[in-house]
Amino acid sequence: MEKQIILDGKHVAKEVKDSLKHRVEALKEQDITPCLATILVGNDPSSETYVKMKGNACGRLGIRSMQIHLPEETTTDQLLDQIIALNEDESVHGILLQHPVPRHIDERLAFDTISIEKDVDGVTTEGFGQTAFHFGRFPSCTPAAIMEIINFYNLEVEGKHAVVIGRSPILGKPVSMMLLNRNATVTVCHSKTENLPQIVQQADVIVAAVGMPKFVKGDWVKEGAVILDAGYNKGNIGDVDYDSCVTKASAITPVPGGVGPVTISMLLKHTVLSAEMKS
Ligand SMILES: Nc1nc(=O)c2c([nH]1)NC[C@@H]1CN(c3ccc(C(=O)N[C@@H](CCC(=O)O)C(=O)O)cc3)C=[N+]21
Repeated sequence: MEKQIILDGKHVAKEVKDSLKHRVEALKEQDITPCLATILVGNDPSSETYVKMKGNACGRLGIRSMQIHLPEETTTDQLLDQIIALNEDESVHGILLQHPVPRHIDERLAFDTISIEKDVDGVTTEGFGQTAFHFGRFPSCTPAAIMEIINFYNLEVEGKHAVVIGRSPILGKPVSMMLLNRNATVTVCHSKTENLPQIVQQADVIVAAVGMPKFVKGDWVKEGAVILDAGYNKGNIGDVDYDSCVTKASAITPVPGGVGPVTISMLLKHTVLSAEMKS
């Protein structure tokens, strides 16, 4: 096989974060400290870890993080009140409601209560519409991370067949739109898709966003395909069976160290951008 690239998400994330440092400093000279508010509802240990990681990443860049932790039994109305208070708080530039919320909460309504100016995580219906129509400031962070990796490594997308596995509102669906906007031919697969392996075998670019550990197998992968693994299953296991896929791919993201770190850097970038819009 021709040379192969392991797509280094940690390196891409570092480049993004380094490019934000002087922008944060410039804001501080105007007495503006970019601020991200995170809301975590309930006590899912991996969600707690992710929120903590996001807070730490903010801290290292000089972005203020306001971490709000609500109990499992929080009602939809109580959550909406919290979001509304953050919408009205002038010192807050971005709001992230950690997904998933407990089942009794209307997550879509909660996401859509976040004001579009502060939707740095790209979860609102309006934000999705903007992304789909190829404008707007803040695409969802994991899809933005996938596109950032594609851009950083100059991976070819135009005219290529991209197969996205998964159609979730903040991952599979928006990344499909973003690939379409880059002139890929996009196939979106999901739990009802028939003959999935045969479809994936036709892909030049594979985006795995299923939420099932090691779901994509090496024998589904065309020789030379580019593989982007957006999976974050328990134990830091991706949606791609790396060992069987790595021998086929021309480029592949590992887990950990692939899409995940870039996702966080996109969140920081959007928060800084949101603060700049107010300066
Ligand atoms: N509203 C919302 N927005 C999100 O963007 C969002 C969310 N909810 N819910 C959960 C998923 C998951 N997610 C990850 C971010 C970083 C890593 C990451 O950096 N992982 C490291 C390893 C993690 C570790 O060291 O423990 C890596 O892949 O190298 C993973 C997963 C964002 N998500």
